[in-house]
Amino acid sequence: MTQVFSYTACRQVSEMLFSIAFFHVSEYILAIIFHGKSNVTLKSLLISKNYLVAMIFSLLEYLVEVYIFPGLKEHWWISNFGLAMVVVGEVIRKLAIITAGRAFTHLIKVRHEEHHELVRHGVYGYVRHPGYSGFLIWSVGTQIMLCNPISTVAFSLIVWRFFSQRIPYEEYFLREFFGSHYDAYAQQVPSGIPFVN
Ligand SMILES: C[S@@+](CC[C@H](N)C(=O)[O-])C[C@H]1O[C@@H](n2cnc3c(N)ncnc32)[C@H](O)[C@@H]1O
Repeated sequence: MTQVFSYTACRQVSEMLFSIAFFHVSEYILAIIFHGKSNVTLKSLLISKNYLVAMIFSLLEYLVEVYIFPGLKEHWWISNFGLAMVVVGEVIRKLAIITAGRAFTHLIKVRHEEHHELVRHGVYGYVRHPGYSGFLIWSVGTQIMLCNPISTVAFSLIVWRFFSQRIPYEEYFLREFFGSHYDAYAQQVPSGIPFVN
């Protein structure tokens, strides 16, 4: 049982809890800044049932492995690489939110609003979906940081699948809103999610 309360476990679990808390609280605060308090609900914390199940599963995987195979968690270069991914993913996602401003809504817009303009500058000049690239890097990074082999693979596949289905749906409406401007943008700039055109 001592392994569970070791320096390694305390540090890795603290990093994980801090990363999660920072991610969700900052999403909520930025939503209030760009959309106004009256337009933001607790849904902007982005905590869904599936997400909670995934995070609880990953913490259970961690606790089981740190108890049975404590050596697995001592690969600090892997854990620190995961921490770097968490920081890089968080920065990319927040740059996307700040760059898109009011255009960045947590729910996909299906009607064109007057103020909604196509954003192509800043991080959107490098990839079309920097918010999703950032989240993919962040979420997989949390599992590499915990040296969780099962959740690293599971998070990669599940988050990739989620965005590979969401992007065509989101872009269907972006093409309706911006027509040939969006087509030209999509031809010049990659999606930012591997194997998604
Ligand atoms: C959760 S945000 C994600 C934005 C983008 N997919 C990303 O990953 O950074 C979804 C909203 O952003 C809007 N959006 C996505 N790309 C956009 C762009 N290049 N310019 C303006 N609005 C965009 C969509 O209409 C949608 O309502």
